[in-house]
Amino acid sequence: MSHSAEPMPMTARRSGPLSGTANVPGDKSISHRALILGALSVGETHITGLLEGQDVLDTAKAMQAFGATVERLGTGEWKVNGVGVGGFAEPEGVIDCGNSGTGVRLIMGAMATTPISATFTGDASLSRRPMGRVTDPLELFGAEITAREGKRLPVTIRGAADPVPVRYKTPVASAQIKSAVLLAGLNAPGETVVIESEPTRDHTERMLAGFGATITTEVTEEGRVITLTGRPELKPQPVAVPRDPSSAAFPVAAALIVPGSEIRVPGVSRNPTRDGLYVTLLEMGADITFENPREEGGEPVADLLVRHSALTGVTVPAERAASMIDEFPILSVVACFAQGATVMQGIHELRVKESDRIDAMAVGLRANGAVVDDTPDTMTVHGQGGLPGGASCATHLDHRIAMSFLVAGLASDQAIAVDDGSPIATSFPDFLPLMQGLGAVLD
Ligand SMILES: O=C(O)C1=C[C@@H](OP(=O)(O)O)[C@@H](O)[C@H](O)C1
Ligand SMILES: C=C(OP(=O)(O)O)C(=O)O
Repeated sequence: MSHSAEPMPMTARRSGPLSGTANVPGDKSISHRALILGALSVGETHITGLLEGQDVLDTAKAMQAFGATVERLGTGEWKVNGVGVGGFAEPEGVIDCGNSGTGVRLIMGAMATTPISATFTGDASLSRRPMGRVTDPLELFGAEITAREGKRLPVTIRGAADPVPVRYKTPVASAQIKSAVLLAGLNAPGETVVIESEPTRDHTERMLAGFGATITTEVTEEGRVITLTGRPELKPQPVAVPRDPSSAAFPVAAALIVPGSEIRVPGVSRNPTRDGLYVTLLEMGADITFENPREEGGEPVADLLVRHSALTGVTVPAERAASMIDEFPILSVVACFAQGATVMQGIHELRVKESDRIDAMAVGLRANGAVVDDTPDTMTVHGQGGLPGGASCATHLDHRIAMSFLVAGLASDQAIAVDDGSPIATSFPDFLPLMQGLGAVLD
């Protein structure tokens, strides 16, 4: 669904100590993949803990449009009756992926080797984002693709009738490119190979293996070489979606910067390919304990205990960027409350997310009294152990920008407002009540 809601201004004010338990929603990346692999399996996939954010709901609708039966059984509990690899039907209407880069790029991959046509659109934010990074490799399989100028949405794909397998080295570290190629490879004969020089989130590989595909990952001099054998019969699996470390980042950051806070965030995924923010926060001196480590639904998870902390700025090396790619906006907020410079390196990909996240954060933080430098590929926040606040920030249809500034306002001297909090519903629909439940002064 394209973003059509009225802008929703929101304001965060300096709050007393945060306390209690933050039950953050299910992981967005895993939720998309559970629906897509469920739709490509023969039989019924049962999903619990699914994120019911707009991005994922748009993927559920798309899977129905391609012929799968998708049904909501209760909160976070869904079942998908799939059509099998190569079984997608041609959708009647346009596939509107709303705000979701993951949704549109993975679904394009999943249909590109089936002889059907589909047209993809999205909201104003998604329509600005580059799609050539996915359509280029999909053409190598034999798909015919037309796009708007600059390889932007709308994109129309005529899937390959006679697909050939592909060996593809991703030009940027991107799990969405990797996943699109692997999903296309499912319906190509022989072996499809993706090579990535930097490791990115590996949920697609884990879940494909769980659904019975033959997939291997080898670490070589070139990087990670992932090999998928095409045309498997995917077998439905129960999927228990762990809680999203990218969503957990917001209450965790709030507890770290609001004096006197102590909160718990149970059942958060600790997949090493998603763990960069937590590694960084510990280096900064954050008081975070990872309790009860265990495995749930094929992913490592733990319960987080987080206390307000005195923090010091650090340098985040470029090679860590992929493992915390969505967490730089909230890290830049935490960095304002640390002493000294936090330098974020190798983060050019932030410029092509839902917004230019380097620019959105630098502009909004400066308006609120922070000292921030940015280059095409880096951002440096000169932490002063606090933030004056007092300004309103533009969110540019970007959920993570909205939540980051609202968290900042819970600990800044003056209130911080955002022009539009409605995009938060794409990934964290219960953000407002959850944060209010911890004691955040937010409306
Ligand atoms: O594969 C995924 O689920 C995602 C991959 C990342 O994007 P890129 O692949 O563009 O880095 C990330 O930013 C996005 O939120 C989710
Ligand atoms: C970049 C993000 O998502 P997507 O690419 O799926 O729009 C995100 O959730 O921060």
